[in-house]
Amino acid sequence: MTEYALELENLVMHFGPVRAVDGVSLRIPKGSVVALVGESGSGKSTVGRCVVRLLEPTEGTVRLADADITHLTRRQLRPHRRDVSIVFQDPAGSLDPRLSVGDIVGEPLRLMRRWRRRSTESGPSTPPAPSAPETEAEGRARAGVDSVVPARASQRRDVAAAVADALRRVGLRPEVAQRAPHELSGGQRQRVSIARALISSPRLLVADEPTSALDVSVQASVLNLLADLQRDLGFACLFITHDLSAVEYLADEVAVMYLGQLVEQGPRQRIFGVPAHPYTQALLSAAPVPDPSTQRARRPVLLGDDLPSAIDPPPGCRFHTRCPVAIEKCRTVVPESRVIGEGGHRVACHLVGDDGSGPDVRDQADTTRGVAR
Ligand SMILES: Nc1ncnc2c1ncn2[C@@H]1O[C@H](COP(=O)(O)OP(=O)(O)OP(=O)(O)O)[C@@H](O)[C@H]1O
Repeated sequence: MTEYALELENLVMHFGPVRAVDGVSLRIPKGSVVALVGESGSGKSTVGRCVVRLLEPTEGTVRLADADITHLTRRQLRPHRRDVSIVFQDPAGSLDPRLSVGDIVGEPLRLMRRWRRRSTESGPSTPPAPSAPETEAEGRARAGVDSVVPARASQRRDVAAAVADALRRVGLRPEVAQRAPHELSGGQRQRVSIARALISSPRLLVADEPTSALDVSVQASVLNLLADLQRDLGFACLFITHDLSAVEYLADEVAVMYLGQLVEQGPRQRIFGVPAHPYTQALLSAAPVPDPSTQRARRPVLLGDDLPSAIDPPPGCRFHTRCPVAIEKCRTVVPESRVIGEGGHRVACHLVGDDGSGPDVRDQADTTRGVAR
């Protein structure tokens, strides 16, 4: 059995000429939270959509625990649906307005049951081995304990009980099940999305900017909820965000993405404490820090121009057109990703030594091209 909930190997996703993701390798140990950070347009959501197989990757491998799901068909994916869930940025857009909250939250269980019933009726294709802690009701159903009562009625009751339980877990009263999504606030709707995502006890949750569409006043409570649920239920999480303060709070590891590629990854403490890549340093310099007294006297590093086009990314290091410390080699030679420190801290930058030493663009804020004065 692998120790990873997710392994991405050289993931590539092109949309015609758009090279949205271009060779991302990333592992998420079971039960841990990996944050994927980077500017808008760097390819984070595309990675998330490949992981839950809303997209079929152009190249590379997506492995969920022990299963390679990279090119499975919709039908072949069904047994794996309970292993991975996604919460999207905009709860209003991701909840079907025609359904009640109860129907929305219970839908994954109902789909799974229907599939199980069909596959049992149609014979040889065996249902998957349980891959995550299941609800008591599911365990009983699987073991056939409920077969003495009419199956459909008891399953309806089981789903209703699981829905009530899931709503309670996310801090909503079970009566909310009768309501329609539009009757709820943005924060409540995002709680409903989280309840729906977790009702099948997935081993991996992809949280794609789960708070960025919410009012600032409720962002913290939804983040706290996710952190509590992750700790209590122990699922692994790919946390996609550009909010670095949330990352510092939630993530075990951080992966920094720039124009379709990872430029740096490693344990949270190292990424925040000794960021090696100039792009990571620039991102951190612009992020609010919880305790300003620990921050060196620095101004935000301004990167100037927008992210270059993913249709025609710059040669050599993709960041060289905006990097304040780029040298000639950066314009022509693609930097390899190398381990530079403990916990698998890796960086892809010509200017960083094998021990992680190198320039810190935050110290050069007054003197360097492209940097704020
Ligand atoms: N379906 C698509 N067809 C064509 N191009 C796409 C598609 N989806 C994404 N892209 C492009 O791929 C690149 C990466 O987009 P993606 O949404 O993954 O970035 P992101 O880092 O998640 O940004 P954001 O934070 O704004 O969501 C962008 O250039 C985007 O325009």
